Amino acid sequence: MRIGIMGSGGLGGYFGAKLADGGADVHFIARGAHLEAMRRDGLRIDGPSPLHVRQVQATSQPADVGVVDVVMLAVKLWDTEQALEQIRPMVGPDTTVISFQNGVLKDQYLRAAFDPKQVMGGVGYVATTIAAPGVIRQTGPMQRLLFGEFDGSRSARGEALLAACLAGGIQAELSPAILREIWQKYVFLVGLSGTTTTMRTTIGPIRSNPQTRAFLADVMQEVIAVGRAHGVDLPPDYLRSALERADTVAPDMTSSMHHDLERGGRLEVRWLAGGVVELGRAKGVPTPLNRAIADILALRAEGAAHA
Ligand SMILES: NC(=O)C1=CN([C@@H]2O[C@H](COP(=O)(O)OP(=O)(O)OC[C@H]3O[C@@H](n4cnc5c(N)ncnc54)[C@H](OP(=O)(O)O)[C@@H]3O)[C@@H](O)[C@H]2O)C=CC1
Ligand SMILES: CC(C)(CO)C(=O)C(=O)O
Repeated sequence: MRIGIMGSGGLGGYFGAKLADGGADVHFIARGAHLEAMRRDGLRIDGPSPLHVRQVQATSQPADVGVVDVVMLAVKLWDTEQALEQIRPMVGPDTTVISFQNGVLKDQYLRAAFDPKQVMGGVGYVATTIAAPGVIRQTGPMQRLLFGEFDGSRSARGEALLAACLAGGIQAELSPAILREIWQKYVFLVGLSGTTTTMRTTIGPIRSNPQTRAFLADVMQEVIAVGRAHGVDLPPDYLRSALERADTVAPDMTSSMHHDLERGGRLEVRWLAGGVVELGRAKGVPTPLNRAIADILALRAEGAAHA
């Protein structure tokens, strides 16, 4: 299976390396010092299950790759528009495009750019960041990819991607309810990213302190209310499940948005807590805590240099 990884950082680099390790024909789209290091030294994953793919196919030019079976979109949300233009040479009539980015609006952008039939839904669970050019660091053992057709069917293309993922040791699942999965991840992530980034710490202390734990729960509850108002069939006790997930991840785990804040980079807050505020407003659902998170982080949203 030919797979194009658009954006080879924490998410794309990690899962792309595992796919390549499992024998898939993976083409990484990267840029800058990270691209140079990948070409020179391959791609290394540090963490609980270290991996070094010594020779990777990496380029900044999707046209060099040509048409692939699957494009996995893994750039930060602010880079989406440009990335969707750049991947066009990799997308033929039979290519599937899947975004594993965070948030709930991403697939709208894909459907606007390509034939909606080419778009499958996806969710990625992993805590990774680019530690140095050519090196991805994973915190905690969690790693999971979910993907599926929006109509819930089990397609041949989904099965083929599943087989490639499993061959690489990815905990992958073909989901019959991918929209719900995308929202379930959104609930967890908005809670995790909103708390870890504003409180500037990892999930361990946040979930242990009764006051910050209650804040985390209330942030998640707002997202659940907004999702339900938009017709998403979230399970009745979903808050409990989301908190259980927060309780079982490694205590030193944090969000990719917190990593971005620490390194002075841009933040995805506009699509995370900010997205909840926007979607809540559209349905008249109050979201005061998510608004507070978006407001607190507003000065850093474009990066430390713009504060
Ligand atoms: N990391 C994680 O743990 C997880 C992240 N996510 C989500 O996945 C998405 C990606 O996040 P993450 O992997 O952390 O981000 P990273 O910044 O680590 O990786 C994105 C990479 O894509 C590169 N890139 C962006 N645009 C282009 C382009 N046009 N051509 C070539 N390379 C490009 C970036 O380069 P440059 O640095 O130069 O901008 C960067 O190396 C986000 O939506 C995030 O929320 C989801 C689950 C887990
Ligand atoms: C919550 C987490 C780590 C799970 O994959 C994530 O998606 C992120 O921080 O961006």
